[in-house]
Parts: sequence; C-alpha cells; structure tokens
Amino acid sequence: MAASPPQPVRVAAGHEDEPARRLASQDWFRVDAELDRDGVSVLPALLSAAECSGLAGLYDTGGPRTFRSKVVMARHGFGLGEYKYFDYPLPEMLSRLRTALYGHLVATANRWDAMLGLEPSFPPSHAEYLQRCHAAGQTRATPLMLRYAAGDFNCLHQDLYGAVAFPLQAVILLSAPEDEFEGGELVLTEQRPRMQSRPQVVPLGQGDAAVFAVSHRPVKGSRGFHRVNMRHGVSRIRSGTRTTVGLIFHDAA
Ligand SMILES: O=C(O)CCC(=O)C(=O)O
Ligand SMILES: [Fe+2]
Repeated sequence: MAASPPQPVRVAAGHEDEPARRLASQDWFRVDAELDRDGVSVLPALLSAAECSGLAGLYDTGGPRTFRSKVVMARHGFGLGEYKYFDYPLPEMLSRLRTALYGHLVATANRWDAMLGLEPSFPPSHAEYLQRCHAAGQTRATPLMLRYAAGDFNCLHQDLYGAVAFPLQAVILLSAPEDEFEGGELVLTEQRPRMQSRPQVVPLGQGDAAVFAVSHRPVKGSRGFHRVNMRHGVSRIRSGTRTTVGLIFHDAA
C-alpha cells in the first residue's frame, strides 16, 4: 500500500489556541507551590477528549513530515513500548502549548537556579531559549509521542539531550484510564543525598498534564537548599493501550 500523504492535524481545526488559553486559567499559585514542594504538579483538563484522540491518532497516521524518528524502547534497554519524536514544524497546537507553557514555567526555573546559588538565566520567551539551544548545537525537536501496549513500561530516566537543559518538562495523558488502559502510572523518584529514595505516583486523567523536574530540583535542608536528583518512568500497563505526549523545552544535539 502506498504511504498516505501527511495529513493536517484535525484537532478542533481553528481552535489550536484553546489549550494555551486553558493553560492561562490554571491555578498557577498552586502549581508553583507544588513544584517547589514535590517537583511535580498536575494541570487538569488541558486537552479535551476530542483533542486527545485527534492527537493520539497521529501516532499511526503521521508520516515522515510529522515524526523524525521512532524508538523501540526494548532495543535500548529503556523498557517496553515505543515512541516517536516529532519533527519541526510541530503540530500547531503542540507548538503553541509548548511556547505558552514555557512562559508559565520560566519563573520557577529561574527561582530554582537562584535557590541553588546559580545566576538565574532562563530568558522570558521560549524563542530566545531555543536560540540558546541552537547556539550550543542542539537543534533537533524533542517533543515526542509514546505508545504503550499491555505489558509495556518505561524505565526510570531523565530527558537530557545535551548541556543546555530546561529544568521542567510536561507529559500529557491522551488515553482514558480505566476505559482505554489499566496500570501504566507515571512514577517519579527523588534520590536524596545519603537517604533512601522517595517515590511518587502521579494520578492523571485523560487530557491532564503533569509538569515535573527533568533531572534535579532544589530541596531545603538544615543548611539551605541542596540539589536532589529526580527520575521518571511508567509502571507496567496491565491492559489496553496508553498514549502520551511529552513536551521537553530544550532541543536535542
Ligand atoms: O508516558 C509517560 O507518562 C512518560 C513519558 C516520558 O517519559 C516523557 O514524556 O518524557
Ligand atoms: Fe521521559
């Protein structure tokens, strides 16, 4: 069969900006406080069920102009399941969400650097931040779509793609838990110096996003703030199919 031509993303055509508007109406006071306390926060109902299924459909229908590569996780020891990296230009809705989300998270990124005794240096706009990635030779798109079937899982990891790294990332659950899959929970671990690691399970509904630390975050101890290492992964999918979109703000080398 001939490969079908790349299709435009039919997610509520003309409403690509709706998710960015929903972002603006999140409780950012709560989100910022939870990020400081736990290194993770949930943004409820960022995408509608129709937007979720529209986007998830891209996994099968998107051609080489949508995705730049596919990774079969077992081949790299990353777990079981697969994912595809989007190529630039990103689907309009994801591009707008990524840009808008950066704008909401940059204050936390700069605050975290200040807590760790670093000079806060993240620019206010994502466009400027991408220029910084490009100057460091990081030019490839990192947003991705992940697809897990029953039995699949994602080993604990950190999404670093070069020296330039934004400290927060987001994952959006496109599938409906219980209806479309069981199991498959987003899990975070926090590796505290000279202590046992702390696990967190992040409950997500369809269309919810989790924002969390990419690799480390500041934690207040008895002698000021120190850096704790964070990793994320996904527990085994017990039944059904689970699809997510990952939004990472740095480009890849
Ligand atoms: O599927 C998930 O919930 C996690 C995906 C992930 O590792 C990522 O977006 O970086
Ligand atoms: Fe990841």
